[in-house]
Amino acid sequence: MNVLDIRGLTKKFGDFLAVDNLSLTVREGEIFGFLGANGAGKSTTINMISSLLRPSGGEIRILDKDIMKESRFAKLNLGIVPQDLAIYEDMTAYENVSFFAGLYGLRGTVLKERVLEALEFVGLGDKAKAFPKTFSGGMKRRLNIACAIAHKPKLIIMDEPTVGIDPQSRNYILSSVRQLNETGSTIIYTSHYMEEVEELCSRIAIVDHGKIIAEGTKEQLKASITDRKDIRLELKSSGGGEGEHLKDIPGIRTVQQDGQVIVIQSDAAVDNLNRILKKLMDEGAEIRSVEEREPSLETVFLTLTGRSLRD
Ligand SMILES: Nc1ncnc2c1ncn2[C@@H]1O[C@H](COP(=O)(O)OP(=O)(O)OP(=O)(O)O)[C@@H](O)[C@H]1O
Repeated sequence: MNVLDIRGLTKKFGDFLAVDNLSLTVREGEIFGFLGANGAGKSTTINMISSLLRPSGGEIRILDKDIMKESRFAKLNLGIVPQDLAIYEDMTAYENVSFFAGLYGLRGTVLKERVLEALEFVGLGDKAKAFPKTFSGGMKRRLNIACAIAHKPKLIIMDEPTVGIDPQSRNYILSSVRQLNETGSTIIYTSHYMEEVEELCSRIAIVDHGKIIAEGTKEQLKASITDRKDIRLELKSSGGGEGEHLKDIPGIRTVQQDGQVIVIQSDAAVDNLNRILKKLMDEGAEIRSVEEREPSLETVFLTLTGRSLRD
C-alpha cells in the first residue's frame, strides 16, 4: 500500500516556482530518504504535506485519502518532526508532548499513556516534569521527536532531525528511527549527512530546483552513474595536502583528503590510476592501499545536481 502519493505538486511564491510538478510515492514500511541541497524545495514540499502551506496545484494523498478533503484523517496519520525545534521552553516536557498529542487528536487516559510512552521512547522518561530550557541540544531534538510520535502516526516525516547535536544523541535518534520503522511507521527522512541516509534509507529521491531528478534504491542510484568512479587511496603517513597535486590529472573531478585517506572522483572512462600513483610517489608519498570502487551516494548526488549535499 502507498502511505503517501503526491501527484503534480506545485508551489509558486510570486513568479518563483519552488516546487515544480513534483510526483512521489512512498510505500508502507519504507524509510524513504528525501534529499536536496539548500533551497531545492524539500521544506516547501513537507510544509504542503503537513498542510502548513497551500499547494498552487497538484494532489497529496495519505493512505489513499486526499489531505485537503480529509484533513482530520491526514492529521491523525501524520507526525512531523520539523527542522526548527517546535517546543515551548516554559512548558514541561510532559506538557509539550501532551499539547502536540492533543493537536493530533488524542484525549483523556489514552493521551496520558501515550505521552509517557513517547517520552520513555526518546529516553526522557525521567524528565517529564523538567523544562526544556534545562535540556541539551540533543535532548531538545528528542523531545521534538516525542511531540510528533505520541499519537502513533502511520507516516512520520523527519526534517533534518540530527542537525547540530552530539554523536551520542545522534546515534540515539538514528536507532529510534529504525525502531519506529520496525514497529509499523513509515518514515520520510531528510538530512544533510549522506552517511545517515546511506545507512538508514531503503529508497531515496533526489530533488533539485523543485523537481525529482532521481529516485530508487541506493544500488539503483549508484548503478545509474556509469560515467564516474571513486578511487580511495590510503597513505602510510601524511604531511597534509598530498591530494592537492592530483587535481590537474586528466579525468579527475574532485579530490578530498582527510588525513592519510584521499578520495578521488574521476571519469570512469579515463585510465588515470598510474598517473595518480606516479604523481604521489614523485611527491615522496608512500601508499598503503589503493581501491577503485563504485560511486558513493555523495558522488551520485554531486553528479546529478552539480552540488554537494552540504553546500
Ligand atoms: N515563503 C516563501 N516566499 C518566497 N520564497 C520562498 C518561501 N519559502 C521558500 N522559498 C524559496 O523556495 C525555495 C525552496 O525552499 P525550501 O525551503 O523548500 O528549500 P529546502 O530544500 O528545504 O532547503 P533547506 O535544505 O535549506 O531547508 C528556495 O529558493 C526558497 O528561497
